[in-house]
Amino acid sequence: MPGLERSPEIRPPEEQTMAIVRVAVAAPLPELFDYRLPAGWLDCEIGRRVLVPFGRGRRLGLVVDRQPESAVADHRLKEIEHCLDDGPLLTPQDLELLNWASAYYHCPPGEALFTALPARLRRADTDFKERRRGWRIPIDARAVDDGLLARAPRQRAVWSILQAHPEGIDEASLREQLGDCRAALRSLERKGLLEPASAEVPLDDGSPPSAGTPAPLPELNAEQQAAVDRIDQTLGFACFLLDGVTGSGKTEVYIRLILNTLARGRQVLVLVPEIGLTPQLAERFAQRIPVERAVLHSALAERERASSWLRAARGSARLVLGTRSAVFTPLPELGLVIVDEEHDVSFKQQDGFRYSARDVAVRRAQMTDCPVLLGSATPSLETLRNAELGRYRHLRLRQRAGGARPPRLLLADIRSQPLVTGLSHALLTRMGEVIEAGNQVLLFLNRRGFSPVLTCHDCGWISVCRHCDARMTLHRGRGRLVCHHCGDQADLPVHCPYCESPDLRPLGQGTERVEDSLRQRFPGIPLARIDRDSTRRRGELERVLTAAQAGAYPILLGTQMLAKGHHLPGVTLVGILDIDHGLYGSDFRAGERMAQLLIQVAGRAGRAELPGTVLVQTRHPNHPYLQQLLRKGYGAFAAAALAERADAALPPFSFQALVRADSREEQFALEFLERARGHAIALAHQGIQVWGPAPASMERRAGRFRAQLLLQSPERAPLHALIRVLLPALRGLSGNRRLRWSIDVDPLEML
Ligand SMILES: Nc1ncnc2c1ncn2[C@@H]1O[C@H](COP(=O)(O)OP(=O)(O)OP(=O)(O)O)[C@@H](O)[C@H]1O
Ligand SMILES: [Zn+2]
Repeated sequence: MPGLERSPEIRPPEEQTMAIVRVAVAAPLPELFDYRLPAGWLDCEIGRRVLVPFGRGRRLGLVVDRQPESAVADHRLKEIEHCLDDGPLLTPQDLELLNWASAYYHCPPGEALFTALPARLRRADTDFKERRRGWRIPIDARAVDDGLLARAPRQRAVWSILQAHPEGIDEASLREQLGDCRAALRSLERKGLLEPASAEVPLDDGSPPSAGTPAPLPELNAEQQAAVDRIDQTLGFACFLLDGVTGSGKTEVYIRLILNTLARGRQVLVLVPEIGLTPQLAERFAQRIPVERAVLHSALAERERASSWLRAARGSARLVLGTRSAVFTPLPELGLVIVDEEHDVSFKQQDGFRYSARDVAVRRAQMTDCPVLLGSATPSLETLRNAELGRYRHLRLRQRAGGARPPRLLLADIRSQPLVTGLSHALLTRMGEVIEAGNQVLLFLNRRGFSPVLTCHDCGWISVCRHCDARMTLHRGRGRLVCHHCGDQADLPVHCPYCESPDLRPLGQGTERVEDSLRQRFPGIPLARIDRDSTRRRGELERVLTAAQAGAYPILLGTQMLAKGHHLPGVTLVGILDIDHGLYGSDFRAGERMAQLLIQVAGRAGRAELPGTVLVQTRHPNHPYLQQLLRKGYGAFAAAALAERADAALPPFSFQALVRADSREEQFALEFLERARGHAIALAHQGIQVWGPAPASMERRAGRFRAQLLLQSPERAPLHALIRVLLPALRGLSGNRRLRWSIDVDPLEML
């Protein structure tokens, strides 16, 4: 090997055996690449980032293995250009998990690895340091007497800090210490007493959240205590399902387990489905858990996220709370994993590296040999099935905590009833009573915007999207038509674009329209609308929720953002405006989703001393799903739904993977999938079913025609064996550059 011959004297003999590093390059390529260590290098450890020559350019990569030699011919082997980190970013255990996930989800290793890193570390130009705007005292001013500043105390404060930092200090740190000091800085600069400098700041030195003030813990009830005991007694890996009705105090159980795990010197990872849930939970943890915490979600600034990640990886943050991608955070002393609202589909990434954070969490706990807890009031059918099979241990909390009573569910049959923007007389009357009594109402409508379509009353024109098989939603506040599928926007037309009639009318209602109507109906009553449009501004959701929790709004109106996990003690009435589309969805999981959403929204009612009522408006009051949920609850519904899935051999009684394809030209995606089908049938063992290809239910989206091919198997292993041989064949097929395709293992959404 030429690399070795050039510098034989530098390397000790045992190091000479590892001259080749295998690199996962940050690109969606299925293979790993071999590189040579440059002459004179002793090592480049597994888990470090490297810069490597690649094609005509260079790329960032991560060292995943070292080997004595390579199968690649010597003259074709290139050398690593740079090794970026002082030490490994990922440990062999972290890599083992990512390798497993990359193999299980059939995602290229480089793509999986770099998805798991915070964005800051996906770029080559950072080395855990950041250059920031800063200041220092010019050399010729260093001898100046600060008596000069006797009459300017702020300037003097700045000056004395700067004197202690001749190398310069960054402005943000100055402001942290002194508050806003921009004016003082400007004056000092004018006097020639300081000059701009750039300062280097280590990335993981973000101020950690302060330790909590351990507030008194409420005494656990018998069921909660039993759950804590069962989990605490576990040595090593076990997966628990904490199946607790809404308001049963699951979070209290988490807190107790977290404290116990921390006391044993281990770290804890808590996953939540939504960014919106992190501030509330973070706040609850902050009050009760006196330890350094790190929060990780996509709304954080890149710097904060990298800082959280590094503090977790270095072991200084003991408790990590985050959304989906936090499941890959390195935690050297991990002792417990908690997945809250485990049924939530947000745990599944829907593009690129299509992993389920819940399932990866279970696998991670198994690899780490520690317990994992999946919590929900409405467990997914997959998880319930695993509990039934004894793979997961089923723990139940049947009662609401602290004496709160379960909410009363009522159906309001709205067939042939007059509705005011979708609200029945029965609902409006009850709302009036609740507001009168000084309590809160929560209205749930899972549709944002003013109305889902604008139509011409004269010719019947409707506002369709140019790029999708979909209608454009009317957003009156913004004065725009917006497609919720591709994001395309248009000005609100004044005349019908077809017949020029001025009589354009909104059809149906979204949250914006219901808000308008309620403000007229209940003038002067504070109302908060909570959906993606109303909470666009950073910190807005948190602000509204905190105020809502304190009772500031008698009326809360929102989409599913409002449905999940929030504790709103003043809510005594929940109105569910439109659940019917969930009863007849085309996806086989539509019923399960509807039931989960209904029970979760309903669970916001009556969580404190006051009893709660839930009014579900429907045109199908006799629908068996609704009847079952109302009379017997989620458990009975889930048992019946599982029996149906068993009959139909659908998941969790079988395993699926979906090959999706899309193209600008209508035929390419289908043609590709036709050929994929041929390969799949030729390669598959008996028992594997190949369905399709079929166009997606919304065939055209963002200008692309979409179709899919479904692979299904009664066993997991043969399905994965098939995918392993199928993928190389598909890569060979997709010569057409304008075609995009992907594989989705354990798909949650059939599009
Ligand atoms: N043992 C207890 N004694 C008194 N109050 C309790 C107890 N456990 C929990 N609570 C209180 O009950 C309320 C609901 O608890 P929590 O939010 O933990 O429920 P949850 O099961 O997580 O709810 P959900 O699934 O609906 O989000 C909280 O105000 C909590 O402080
Ligand atoms: Zn569109």
